[in-house]
Amino acid sequence: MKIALLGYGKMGKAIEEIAINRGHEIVLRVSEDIEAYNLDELEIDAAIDFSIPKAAYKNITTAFKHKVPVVCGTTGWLDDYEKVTKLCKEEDSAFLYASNFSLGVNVFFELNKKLAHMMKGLDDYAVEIEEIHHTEKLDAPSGTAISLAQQIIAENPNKNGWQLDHADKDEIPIYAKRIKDVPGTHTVSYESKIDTIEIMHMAKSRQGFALGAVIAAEWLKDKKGVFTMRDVLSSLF
Ligand SMILES: NC(=O)c1ccc[n+]([C@@H]2O[C@H](COP(=O)([O-])OP(=O)(O)OC[C@H]3O[C@@H](n4cnc5c(N)ncnc54)[C@H](O)[C@@H]3O)[C@@H](O)[C@H]2O)c1
Ligand SMILES: O=C(O)C1=N[C@H](C(=O)O)CCC1
Repeated sequence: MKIALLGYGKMGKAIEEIAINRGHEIVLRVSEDIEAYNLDELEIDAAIDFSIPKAAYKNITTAFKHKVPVVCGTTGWLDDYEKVTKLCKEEDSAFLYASNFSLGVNVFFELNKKLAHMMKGLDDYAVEIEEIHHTEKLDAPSGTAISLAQQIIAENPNKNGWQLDHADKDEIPIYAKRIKDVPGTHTVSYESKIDTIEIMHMAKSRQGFALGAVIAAEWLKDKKGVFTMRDVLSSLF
């Protein structure tokens, strides 16, 4: 496949290495305003966006206009998600966003949903989420922590939202910590006076995120519509 990297930072470089090892060609590396690049002559099969929150919307929608399918891992731009999916359908293009592309986190998501379902009637337990990432991360809380909160809210009628650092009784608190070089650690805890139940995922490197993004791009090629990582991994879950 011919791949365009929209964002060529820590993740862009990790994706490049894995994509080349899997036989793909990187035909474009975008590091600034996408309008500075010519997308038309490159016959791009898929774009993979790991850029910055304020660039993601323009990158994604520009790719759609050039009939290029987009895999997006950039977090912190989701206020525009509905607009993006509408435009994807209007342009007859293809789009796949995941807050976290690693297989391990996608297994963790399924565990989180199952645990939330089991805990929803147990009022003695208070739920909270903690995420830890490297100090260069621009957004807080992480996209993954938001996904975890949304999964719990979908299962538990007593929870209506989440908040960073504190929460009302009907909300889930998310605590975001920044520590040098941490690739990404997420913990969901249920605490009562008697005990604590915890599930945790700790990434050891960026390799899992990058591999998942390349697999998603391979899967998305020649498809039309809006998809999630659950579609890619449907044979597993
Ligand atoms: N979904 C996942 O699995 C996953 C995993 C890791 C990181 N992320 C997310 O991916 C994003 C990138 O993470 P990173 O660690 O590579 O960050 P990074 O800061 O290392 O890289 C971002 C790059 O984007 C570039 N950039 C700036 N403006 C741009 C523009 N207009 N168009 C394209 N690129 C532009 C910057 O020059 C920088 O090199 C973040 O939002 C992060 O939260 C998601
Ligand atoms: O390094 C980052 O930034 C990460 N961002 C994603 C998030 O916000 O959940 C995934 C984990 C790494």
